[in-house]
Amino acid sequence: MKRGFLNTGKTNRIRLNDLSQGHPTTHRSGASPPEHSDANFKLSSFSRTYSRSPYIVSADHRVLDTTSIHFLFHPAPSADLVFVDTLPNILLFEAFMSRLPPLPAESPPFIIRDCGHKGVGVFARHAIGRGDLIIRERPVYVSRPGIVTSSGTFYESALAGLSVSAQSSFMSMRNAQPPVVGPILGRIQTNALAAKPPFGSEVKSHYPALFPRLCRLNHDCTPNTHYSFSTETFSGQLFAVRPIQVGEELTLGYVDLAAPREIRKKGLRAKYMFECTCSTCELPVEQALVSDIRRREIARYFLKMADGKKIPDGATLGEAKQLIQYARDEGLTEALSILLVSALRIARRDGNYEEELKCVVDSVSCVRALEGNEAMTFQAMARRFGLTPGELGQVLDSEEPIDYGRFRPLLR
Ligand SMILES: C[S@@+](CC[C@H](N)C(=O)[O-])C[C@H]1O[C@@H](n2cnc3c(N)ncnc32)[C@H](O)[C@@H]1O
Repeated sequence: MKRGFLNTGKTNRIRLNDLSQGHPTTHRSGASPPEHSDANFKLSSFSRTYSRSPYIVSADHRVLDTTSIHFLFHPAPSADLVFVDTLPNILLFEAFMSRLPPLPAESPPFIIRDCGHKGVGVFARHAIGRGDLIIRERPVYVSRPGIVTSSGTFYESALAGLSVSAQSSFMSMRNAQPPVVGPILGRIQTNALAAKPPFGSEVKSHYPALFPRLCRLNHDCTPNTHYSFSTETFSGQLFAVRPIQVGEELTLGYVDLAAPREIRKKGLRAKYMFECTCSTCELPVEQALVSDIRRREIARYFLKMADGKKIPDGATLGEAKQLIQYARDEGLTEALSILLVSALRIARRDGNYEEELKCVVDSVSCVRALEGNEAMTFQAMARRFGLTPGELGQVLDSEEPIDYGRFRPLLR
């Protein structure tokens, strides 16, 4: 899952830039957040309380139409989440959030600790199995994509209605951006992961979202975890894509991992201000060249799959299988999953039943690594064979070669 979604949209750019022209005489005393008098951030003089329960504030009372930006602090009065969007979306979101039960308490299998030049990082407290759910967490900050403003007061208002602990949780996140970006936007740019809005919003791209713990994962070009966003629970979730040993650092991929090393490094330098020294980037020259060739070939295939094409023009099963091997060699689980689906379609097209069956089984196994035992296709397969998801996981993760024949009924 790629980070950083702030420069993708065009909406609200001009209107929000207006917000930097503050004007104290327009302040209304009712605009201060309830029960947060000791909060660090204050609402801007242009902000107005739209409603107290739910607690909604307009970012700029001078521009009030369906496209003007509002902040929803959820739940009222002591909010641990702020949602930044237009009023119609805010109202839909509030209705959705109010129906969601709280997430069950989890004792996470990791600790967050200092790890030198990277800042803090996340480390396994005990061994974690492939496909295990490591954490499920609600965001503290979610905003409509495309909001770009240099206004510090806009961002201060966006945090002002959060509880003091949520504000300090936000502010304890790393800011790797130059000082000119500002303390809040700097944290958003350094930490944003992708969230999907939980309703039929007209916005199609992902919403930037910040999570107090998920945002502590450092980058690796061959990451051992996968982040995804669950619309159903409105939470970010992290799964182990391979077994993780106690003490090992949990890592995520911040950039396109199918890109060659120099492109990945350039992207990380530009967006996240660090020099990647992960084990893939530090490979000896010859091995690094091999790695680059494999990733480039995968990227080339993905390019041909643009516009949702599962089978690129002229693709052969041999080519797809070669790339599947490259993805395995490179430890790229998300890419592997996409390639397996493409290969199974090619095998079906060619009437190659045996290969189709292998690809279906491998693809379901891969989906489980990315999305855990709750993945719908994995659950369906377990049901089909009268197994629990745990039992099916054991069959697929066993050291023994998979007996594909046993899954033959899948294709009938
Ligand atoms: C989302 S934060 C990750 C958590 C962060 N280390 C912290 O202390 O909160 C992203 C920032 O962490 C640092 N970082 C992440 N991965 C890194 C890596 N592989 N090497 C060096 N710094 C890294 C960079 O400063 C990056 O901008």
